[in-house]
Amino acid sequence: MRLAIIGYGTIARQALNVLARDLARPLDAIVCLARADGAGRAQDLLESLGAGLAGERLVVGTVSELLSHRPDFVAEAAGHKALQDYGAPILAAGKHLLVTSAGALADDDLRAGLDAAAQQSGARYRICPGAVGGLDILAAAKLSGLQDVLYTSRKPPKAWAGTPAERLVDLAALKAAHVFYEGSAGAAARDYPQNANVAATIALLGAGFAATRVRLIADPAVSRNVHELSVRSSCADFDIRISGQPSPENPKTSLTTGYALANQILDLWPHSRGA
Ligand SMILES: NC(=O)C1=CN([C@@H]2O[C@H](COP(=O)(O)OP(=O)(O)OC[C@H]3O[C@@H](n4cnc5c(N)ncnc54)[C@H](OP(=O)(O)O)[C@@H]3O)[C@@H](O)[C@H]2O)C=CC1
Ligand SMILES: O=C([O-])CC(=O)C(=O)O
Repeated sequence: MRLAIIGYGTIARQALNVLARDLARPLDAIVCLARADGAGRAQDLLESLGAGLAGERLVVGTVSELLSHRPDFVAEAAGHKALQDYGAPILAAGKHLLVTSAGALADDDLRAGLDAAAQQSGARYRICPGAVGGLDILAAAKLSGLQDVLYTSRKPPKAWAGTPAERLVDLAALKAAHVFYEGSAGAAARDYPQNANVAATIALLGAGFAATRVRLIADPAVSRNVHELSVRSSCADFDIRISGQPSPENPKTSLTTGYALANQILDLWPHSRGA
C-alpha cells in the first residue's frame, strides 16, 4: 500500500496519526507533496508518526515527483489552490483522488477539467465528507426530488478571522449570534475557502451550487463548530445537527475532518483496518 498525501497541516496530521494507530499493517510508502518552504515541516510530520506507519517516508516538491513514486491513490488535505494545481494531472495519470477541499469544485471550469481527466484515464475523484454527515440520505432524497436544502454553519467568532466576515462584522466585539452570510453554496464556497467546503459537498451531492441555501453565523455563545443540514424532499424531510470540536491547531477546521479523511483512506484499502 502506497499513500500519497497533499498537505501536512491540521487535517493531514490528524488523519495520518489515526492511520499510524489503526492500520492493520504498515504502508509500504507514504509520499507527501510539500511547498518549497514547507518541506521541513512535512518531513517532521512524517518522522513524528513513528516507524509503524510506513517503510518509505518521502517528501517531494512537484506533482510529477509524487506520481513517480507510484502511489495507489492520492489524498488532498491542502486547500483550494492545491486541488486547482494538482487535481487534473493526478487524475490524468490514472490515480484516484480523495478531495477534502470540495469548495474548489464550485468552479465549473475546475470541475470540467477534473471530470475530463478522470474520464480519459478511468481514475475517479471522491469527495471526503469532511466535517459533515448525512450525505447518504441527502443523495437518496435527491433521487426522489429535493424541494429545499439549507446548510447552516455556526462557529465561534475566531473561526471566521481572516475571512470576508471581518469586513461585515466586528468579530471581537460580538455579543450575540450574527448571520453575516445568507446566499448560495457557490458564493459561500468561493468566498470562504477554509470554512465552506461542507457547503460545497452538500451542494454537489444534493441540489447544486445555486439552489443550496447557506447561512454562515459567528456566535460567541458556542465553543463548537456546529453544522446543521435541513432538507425537504419528496421521500423525507430531515434535520441533522453536528456539534464538532474545533481542531486545537486550526479553529476553522472541525476535528471530525481528519478522522473523516482517515476513514475514507481505510475504506479504500480492504483489510486495512486493525481490530
Ligand atoms: N471538507 C471539509 O469538511 C473541510 C475541508 N477543509 C479544507 O481542507 C484544507 C486544509 O485544512 P487544514 O488542514 O485545517 O489547514 P492547515 O492550514 O492546517 O493545513 C494546510 C496544509 O496544506 C499545505 N498546503 C497549502 N497549499 C499547498 C499546496 N499548494 N501544495 C502543497 N501543500 C499545500 C499547507 O502548507 P504550508 O504550511 O506550507 O502553507 C499546510 O500544510 C482547507 O484549506 C479547506 O480547503 C477544511 C476543513 C473542513
Ligand atoms: O471543519 C469545519 O467545521 C468545516 C469547514 O471548515 C469547511 O466546511 O470548510
